Parts: sequence; C-alpha cells; structure tokens
Amino acid sequence: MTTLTMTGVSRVFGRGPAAVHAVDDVTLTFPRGGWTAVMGPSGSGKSTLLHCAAGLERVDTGRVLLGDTDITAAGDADLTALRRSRIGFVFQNFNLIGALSAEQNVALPLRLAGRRPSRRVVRATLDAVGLADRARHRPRELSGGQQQRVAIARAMVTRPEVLFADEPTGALDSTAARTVLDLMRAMADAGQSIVMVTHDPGAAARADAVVFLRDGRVVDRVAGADARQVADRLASWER
Ligand SMILES: Nc1ncnc2c1ncn2[C@@H]1O[C@H](COP(=O)(O)OP(=O)(O)OP(=O)(O)O)[C@@H](O)[C@H]1O
Repeated sequence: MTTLTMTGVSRVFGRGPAAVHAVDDVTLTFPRGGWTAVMGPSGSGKSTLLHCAAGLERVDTGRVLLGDTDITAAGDADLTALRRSRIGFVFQNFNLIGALSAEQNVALPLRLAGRRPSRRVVRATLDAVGLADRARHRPRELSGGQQQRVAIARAMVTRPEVLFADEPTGALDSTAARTVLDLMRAMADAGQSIVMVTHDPGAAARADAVVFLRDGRVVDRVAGADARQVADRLASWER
C-alpha cells in the first residue's frame, strides 16, 4: 500500500540573513487513494512543498517516502525514472506542447520512458477524461478546461501512484474549473492519490482533506470541510 510521507522536510533558498525557509520542518502523510489540498497565503511554501514531495526539487533536510522508496536518497537517474513512471504532475498553465495533437501530448510520457505508446492505451486515457473525440486537436483548438483535461490524461497515462496538481483550476473559468474538479473527484473516488495546491476554497473543499501552510510550516489540517469553512480557516491564517 503506497502512501506518500514527508518527515522533517525543509527547503531553504539563499543563505545567511537573506535565507528564505520556504518549507520548514514539515512532517505530513498523504494517504493512499485520498485527495489532499494544500492551501496557505502567497509565499507560504505551497509550490515548494509540492515540488519537494514530487521529487522535482531537492530537499535540504528530511525524507520523502513514496511507498518504500526514499526519493530524497535517489540518484538523478532513479529520480528521473521515478518522475516518469510513478508520479504525474499538472500545472496551472497546462504546459501542453502546442505543435502536438492531444493524443501525441498524452503519448509523450510513454515515449520519454522509452515505451512504444499503444494507440489503444492513449485513446482510453483521453476517453477517461471525456475527450476521445478531440484526439487529433491541437491545444490551441481546445478550450482551457479541455486543455487541462488533456494535461491530466498526459499525467495519468503512466498510471502514476500520486497525481500532483499545482493550481490546476487557476487559469480556468468556474464552469471549466468544475469540470476539471469533477474529473479529479471521480479519479480520487476510484482510488487515485492526489495532492493539489490551490488558492480556491471551493476547489479545496472537493478534496478529502485540506492542509494549511504558513511560513513554510503546517499549521492546520481539516477533513470534510465545505468551501465556507475552508475560506474561514484560510482567512484566520492570513491575518
Ligand atoms: N527558486 C527560488 N529561489 C529563491 N526563493 C524562492 C524560490 N522559490 C521560492 N522561493 C521563495 O520561497 C517562498 C515560498 O515560495 P512558494 O512559491 O513555494 O510559495 P507559494 O505558497 O506557492 O506562493 P504562491 O501562492 O504565491 O504561489 C517564497 O518566499 C518565495 O519567494
């Protein structure tokens, strides 16, 4: 059973009096098959925490365990392989490759991992995000919500143990955001582990639990809160 755990994780930028403790001694467990939202004021360390948890950024102290694998001890080659096969990442601005069709974007992680993408697998992954009929479209021919769903399909095609999302609805209007959140909720209900950074209490309320950061530290964790409760809690930490 895979869970993701962070123990005593710190990440410091700069040195001496100018040092910024972006993540400061964080110990957290992200349960398997759960959807966890990470919230906090601007600059509280949310993106840095996500990058450390996903092995996109090295930690200065502490350990990150993905199942039995200590990703903080992994060498560069192992880390690259791990990022390509065991984690998925989606970004606020989708980061699709404009010259490639939806299905070519989705096939990319398999190609990068040296696997020959099966058209059946790629189409099934696009179908799972409701875009089987857009396989040949390029990103500019798709709406923002559709582009984010292609990005989710691209992140999911390798069947990652954890899907990380950094402000996945930050660039979307409310209707498109709801479609993306509905998709993520269905994925979590089907057992996908998800860790998501968001500024939006409505988005965070769709998750199973919300972790609050302030000055790089975990200051609170709530489960089953509605959008109003999440917003109130966030406001109390922004004071
Ligand atoms: N590469 C870097 N070099 C120096 N400082 C950095 C770097 N990345 C982040 N920081 C600093 O670390 C702190 C946390 O940044 P981070 O982006 O993780 O916060 P955040 O909560 O995601 O912010 P936001 O909500 O504004 O996106 C900030 O003070 C930021 O300026």
